[in-house]
Amino acid sequence: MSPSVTIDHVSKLYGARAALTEVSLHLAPGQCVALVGHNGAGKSTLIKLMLGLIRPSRGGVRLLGEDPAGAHAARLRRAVGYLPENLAFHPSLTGKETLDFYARLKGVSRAGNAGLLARVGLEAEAARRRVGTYSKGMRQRLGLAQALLGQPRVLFLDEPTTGLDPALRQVFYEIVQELRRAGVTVLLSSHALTELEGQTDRIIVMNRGVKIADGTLAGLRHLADLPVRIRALGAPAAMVADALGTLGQVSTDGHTVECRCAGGDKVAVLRRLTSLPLADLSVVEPSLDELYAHFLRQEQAA
Ligand SMILES: Nc1ncnc2c1ncn2[C@@H]1O[C@H](COP(=O)(O)OP(=O)(O)OP(=O)(O)O)[C@@H](O)[C@H]1O
Repeated sequence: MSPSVTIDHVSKLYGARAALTEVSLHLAPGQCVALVGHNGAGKSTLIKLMLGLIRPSRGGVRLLGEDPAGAHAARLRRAVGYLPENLAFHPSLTGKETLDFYARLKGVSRAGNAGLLARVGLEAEAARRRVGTYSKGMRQRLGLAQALLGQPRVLFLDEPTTGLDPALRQVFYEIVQELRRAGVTVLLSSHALTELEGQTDRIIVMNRGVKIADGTLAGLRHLADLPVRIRALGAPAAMVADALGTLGQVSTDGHTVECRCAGGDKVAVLRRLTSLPLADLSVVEPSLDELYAHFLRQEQAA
């Protein structure tokens, strides 16, 4: 299957400042990819390049096999959805009028707009209200409906869940999963790493314009090889330490015993622990936050 998006050795300079340096990546149909990085890492610049809003200083960008800033840009954009980080709507238009306006701008039919509003959780009553009366969550729902206009094949979501409550975030990710199953490529940038776990197929970590990691969560965990923590309840720390020997380090808060061991020793440690009279056992894999911090440290040390 040919990639939906190809970024080939792309650099983007603003004067002497490099916003992106030699970035290469492919996004496949039906893939949901998270783009993570600190402020200024280059996430928005990358999305703007993929949208054809700016051109690379060096390297090539292809969107659905074509140049997103080329002669067919207008047609190409109809196949793309974009939710910018800060999307401002006109406060005196209703939700429905706003979506109709964006449909006209995009040159797509307005016929499905009521269904689209309902799909993002803006029912008829809400759609008739002026956007000026909307909560942040409602505005973000409207923003997502706007991005979904015309059934895009590629969707770019810049910080889509910032400021949303957990219930709405859940709705949001459910829609993303549906789109993914329908073969849509979804790229979402985020600072909220913890909530991304389990939601995306792949994670791309950016730092100061450079791609420093790219893979599945399991792949990144394997690459980082950070210690795994195993929590045991019901046996004294000394007994656990005895059972583990040199396989892991043991600490306790007086209640739970925590064993830290190398990822490769996890199964051996679990085998030894299960021979003890424990009440409970849980494995805590390195979180995405810890992986992110690890890759940044590694980059800074290089
Ligand atoms: N139009 C511009 N002119 C000059 N510099 C720019 C411009 N756009 C971005 N930059 C610079 O490029 C770098 C990358 O910015 P970018 O907005 O892509 O980062 P980001 O990862 O999206 O950050 P944030 O999470 O804060 O949105 C930053 O150093 C930024 O100051």
